[in-house]
Amino acid sequence: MSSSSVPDYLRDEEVTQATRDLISSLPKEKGWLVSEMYQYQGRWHTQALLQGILICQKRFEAKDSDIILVTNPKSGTTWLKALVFALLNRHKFPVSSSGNHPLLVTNPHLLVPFLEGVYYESPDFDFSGLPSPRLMNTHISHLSLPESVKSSSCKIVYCCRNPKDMFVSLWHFGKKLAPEETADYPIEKAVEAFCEGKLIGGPFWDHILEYWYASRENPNKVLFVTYEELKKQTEVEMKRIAEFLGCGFLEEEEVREIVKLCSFESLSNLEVNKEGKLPNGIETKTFFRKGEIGGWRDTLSESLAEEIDRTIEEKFQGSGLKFSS
Ligand SMILES: Nc1ncnc2c1ncn2[C@@H]1O[C@H](COP(=O)(O)O)[C@@H](OP(=O)(O)O)[C@H]1O
Ligand SMILES: C[C@]12CC[C@@H]3c4ccc(OS(=O)(=O)O)cc4CC[C@H]3[C@@H]1CC[C@@H]2O
Repeated sequence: MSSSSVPDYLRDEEVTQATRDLISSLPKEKGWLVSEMYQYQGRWHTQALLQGILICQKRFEAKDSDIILVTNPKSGTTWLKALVFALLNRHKFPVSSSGNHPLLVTNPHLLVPFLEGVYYESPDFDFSGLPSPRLMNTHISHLSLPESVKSSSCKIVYCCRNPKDMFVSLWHFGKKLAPEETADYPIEKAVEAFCEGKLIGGPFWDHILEYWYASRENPNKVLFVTYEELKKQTEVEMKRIAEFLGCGFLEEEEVREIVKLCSFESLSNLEVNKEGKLPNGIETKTFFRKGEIGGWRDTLSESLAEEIDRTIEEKFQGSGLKFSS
């Protein structure tokens, strides 16, 4: 991260000539936080994250034992990282003797690497050194996943969130990330961009639907969970994740302890998640806001909520996927 307060993923000037060459042929649009975003394989990206995705597609070699957490931004990534990290490491770091659990002193984003972010920051990063099973996360769409992720037996846990809450979370996150750039940007315009699929990683519906269908076609490969179910019945969903990942028998007490350690109240009150920045320049506290279902009501007017609802209705009809709120 440079000395500027602008987080790395919003900066344009550090991409390679190869990325610039590709970018020159891609459709572009003015972004909300960034001056330009580019459409690659159907999705809109900042230059930095696009470069990370390109390198990831080229270099990442999945192993059968890998676990990849996939989300749209602001859909529960931080929480899912914490839960699955604690689950996989429950013998190495028992949560009951939690005085020295890594999650108490380290932000979940530093415990679970963000594939395209790491490849942007360090193109030569060697993931082969990570302990097995390797746990990583990405926002990459199903269509754009590295070939080896699809062809190997690695497992994908996909977490989806009600799009209205996801949008509102992104709206507040963006305002914290780039206060000056977003100051004069009306929420009406952001909702419009969201519904047109023109916010980072968008269209959100394609992202969700691709993983939704992949989970139905191959339930042993892709597990589809929702933020809402995780919130309403965290222990049940944790056990479902554990079973999918082949974690073996889990004591009820173990599950309870993990759920408690990873709760919004617990994580958001830790010093490490209240102070300081990630190496990419994003403040750790920006990943914790309200942590609720249906919080969109405090931010969206009725007509903006209806605009998103219309998009949801149109894009998800016939898919069998319903969002609770
Ligand atoms: N432990 C936790 N439990 C529930 N929600 C959490 C959480 N940690 C973070 N969140 C919420 O998840 C959203 C961030 O998503 P991501 O991790 O994908 O960036 C934020 O939502 P809100 O902005 O609605 O509060 C944040 O508050
Ligand atoms: C991926 C990320 C959450 C989204 C962040 C983001 C959001 C909106 C942006 O502007 S625009 O392209 O839509 O105009 C840009 C960004 C860039 C940083 C993104 C964050 C990095 C890690 C978070 O999970």
